[in-house]
Amino acid sequence: MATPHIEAKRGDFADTVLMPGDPLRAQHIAETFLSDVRQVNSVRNMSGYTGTYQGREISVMGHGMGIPSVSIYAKELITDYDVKRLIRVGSCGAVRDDVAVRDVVIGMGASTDSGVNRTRFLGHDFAAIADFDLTRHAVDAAAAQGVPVKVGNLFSADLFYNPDTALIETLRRYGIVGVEMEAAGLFGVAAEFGARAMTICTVSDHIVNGDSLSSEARATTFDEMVTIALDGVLRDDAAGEAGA
Ligand SMILES: O=P(O)(O)O[C@H]1O[C@H](CO)[C@@H](O)[C@H]1O
Ligand SMILES: O=c1cc[nH]c(=O)[nH]1
Repeated sequence: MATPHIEAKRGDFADTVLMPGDPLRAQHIAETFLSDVRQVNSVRNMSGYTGTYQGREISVMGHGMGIPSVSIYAKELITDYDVKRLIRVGSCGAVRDDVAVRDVVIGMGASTDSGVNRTRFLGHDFAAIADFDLTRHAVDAAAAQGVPVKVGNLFSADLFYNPDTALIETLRRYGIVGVEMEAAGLFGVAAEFGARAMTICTVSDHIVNGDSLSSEARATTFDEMVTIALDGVLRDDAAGEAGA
């Protein structure tokens, strides 16, 4: 049964979906990493695909920019397509001196200036956290691949262009590992509807020192991040089958 935003039939999505903001990145991931790929969504050009990675069925679909957009897609994937694991594979900005362009960061949780989790959590402050096992299996996958990752607190900003100049210094002081625009919303949706979620990002720019990634380097680092996400899923499967 289609939703207002997804035309796929029930069963068209795997139980695990990788989600970049950019639908063209979804296409790139599907073409580069998956076998036997079929397109399952094209509504609003928010491309979605299902294929296999090392024999395991995996889907990938864009979620757009910002918490309102990711919240729509994540909710519909969970409630209408029985998706159990949502893994955002995004880009982010760095604010700390020890986080550089091309680094891969994983969110244990995400702070935010968005009000969505207060809306769903009766006005209280919801701690928007990633699924622990999904996260640790991605961290283990990165270690096995020899890719250093920083794991910590993301900041999901409502405004890409924020006029408050004090914000960046505060984010630095509090050790934020990356600034992006969706993780806190994704974690809130997953908690509300009973799915597991995580966010892994490649640093595309440094907000303080002005470094930014060339398109060639972006492609390389991006592929590292996707491999970590996919191998993390295989490890998560294996741990589940082993009863861990
Ligand atoms: O590259 P993606 O995954 O879209 O992530 C980041 O890039 C967009 C802003 O340019 C926001 O969606 C932000 O979260
Ligand atoms: O949301 C984002 C993504 C990349 N870089 C930023 O500064 N913000």
